[in-house]
Amino acid sequence: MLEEELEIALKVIVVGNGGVGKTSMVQRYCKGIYTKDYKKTIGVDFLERQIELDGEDIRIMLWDTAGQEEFDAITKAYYRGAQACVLTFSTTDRASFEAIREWKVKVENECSEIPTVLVQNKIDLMDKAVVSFDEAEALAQSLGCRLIRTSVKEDVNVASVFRYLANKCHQQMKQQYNAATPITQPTISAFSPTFQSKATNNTIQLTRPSVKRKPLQKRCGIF
Ligand SMILES: Nc1nc2c(ncn2[C@@H]2O[C@H](COP(=O)(O)OP(=O)(O)OP(=O)(O)O)[C@@H](O)[C@H]2O)c(=O)[nH]1
Repeated sequence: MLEEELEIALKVIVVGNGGVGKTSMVQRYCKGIYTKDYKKTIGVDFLERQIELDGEDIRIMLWDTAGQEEFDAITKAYYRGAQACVLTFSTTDRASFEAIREWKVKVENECSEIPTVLVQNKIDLMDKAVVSFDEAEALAQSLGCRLIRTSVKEDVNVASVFRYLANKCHQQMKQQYNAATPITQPTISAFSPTFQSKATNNTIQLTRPSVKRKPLQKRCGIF
């Protein structure tokens, strides 16, 4: 593959109990459609969407996993290599809220720590809520991740979930790249006559050599 063809691609997994709206969320985001029929996911489904972030194209590859425990053995094989995760529960399903920690552990067992967002779906059904606002906030805080409330049905906040994760991963990639780029550190010494400092007000500014960098997609893209 030519270097120019490389791009940033993110593997995102969507997990949570059956019926919380994972398939609906992925379909809404990638195809712009919503159906009220429920057809349980068998194993894993895959869809993708391309977005632009800071002037760069990012391909978000969404793995929609089955919520039923019977598929655990199959789905966990698809967790591997995921760079971000959506933990989903439903406003009207208490058990799905209580299962979130377990989902997080399952993901961590395969992927260690990856950018994660907690999604409370079906907020159009707030009048039938079985999880309070505070409980959801407290869970997000204890898991150390952002809580985003969505209604896939009404198309509220769905795009924000994936944009938030893409942004987080993009930032991480940039940091990793910067950390991997060696900075020439001049020796600061009274006996180092060749060292040139930019001294202003007794402050020595160490300047990074101006290296012409390649666009990020060429540096980080692995797909
Ligand atoms: N009211 C409401 N219903 C929703 C919303 N999102 C999804 N649903 C409905 O919830 C049901 C289950 O949605 P799915 O997307 O199939 O759920 P899932 O999490 O993929 O389920 P599994 O495949 O069993 O893991 C469907 O009837 C959807 O139409 C929402 O935001 N509001």
